[in-house]
Amino acid sequence: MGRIHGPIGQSGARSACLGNSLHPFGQLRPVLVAKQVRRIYHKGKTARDQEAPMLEPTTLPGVQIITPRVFADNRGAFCETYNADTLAALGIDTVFVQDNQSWSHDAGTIRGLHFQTPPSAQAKLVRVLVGEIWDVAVDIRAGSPTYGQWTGVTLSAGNNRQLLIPAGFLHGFVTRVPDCLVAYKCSNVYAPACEGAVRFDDPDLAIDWGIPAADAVLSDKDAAAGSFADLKTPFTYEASA
Ligand SMILES: Cc1cn([C@H]2C[C@H](O)[C@@H](COP(=O)(O)OP(=O)(O)O[C@H]3O[C@@H](C)C(=O)[C@@H](O)[C@H]3O)O2)c(=O)[nH]c1=O
Repeated sequence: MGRIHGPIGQSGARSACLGNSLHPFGQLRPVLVAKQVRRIYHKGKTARDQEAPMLEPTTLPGVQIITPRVFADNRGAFCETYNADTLAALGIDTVFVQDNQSWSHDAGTIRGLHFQTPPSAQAKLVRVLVGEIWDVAVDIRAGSPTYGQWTGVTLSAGNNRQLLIPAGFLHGFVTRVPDCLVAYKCSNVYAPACEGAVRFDDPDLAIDWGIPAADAVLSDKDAAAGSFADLKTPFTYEASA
């Protein structure tokens, strides 16, 4: 697979970073991070003049965008990235039990499309701490009116958006810039025996990743993932009353 190297993804910077065992999540370039943060919280104004957390639908019912309220002041800004009561008030009562974080050094890195089978199926709440990703969910609930359909949302350190992906969906993302730090909560703990995957460039799914498939930076596992046609989904759609 080809690699895309941005100014930060060059091999010199990367090896310096990987050689530093105190910083396994890498060279996050304080100046660049500071620039991103300032863009969000410019002069005491938030990117959105928003009084309350916001919930937005996507083209896949159940997959939702959550944008927390941001409080900006002369020091910088504050926001609650997760509050169970706030989400419950928005109708989201998912219990999260594991927090994950991944760092991808190159733009064009694709992680996915992944899921865990029951009884370890996972809902996920995804956000970006540094950088920008195109976050993708695919409905794999048998009998769903949107079975096999995908939705994509830009999540960035700049837009504060979080994507809620229920169990019963594949999840994956592509990094749009070098050095992306992604954090997500999961409603079930990691269970390697329950891991499943579908290849990111499956022709039946036809997901627009914004890059040529040949340029994607993949794990060996994702490069060998099976087709959507061969997926025996363990999920069934249950229409809400
Ligand atoms: C997902 C996961 C991986 N690992 C280990 C296994 C492996 O040695 C190493 C890297 O794992 P992976 O290659 O699966 O990492 P990655 O490709 O980033 O997998 C993740 O992709 C995104 C899109 C998701 O939705 C996640 O649920 C997860 O599947 O980390 C854990 O210890 N706990 C975990 O929860």
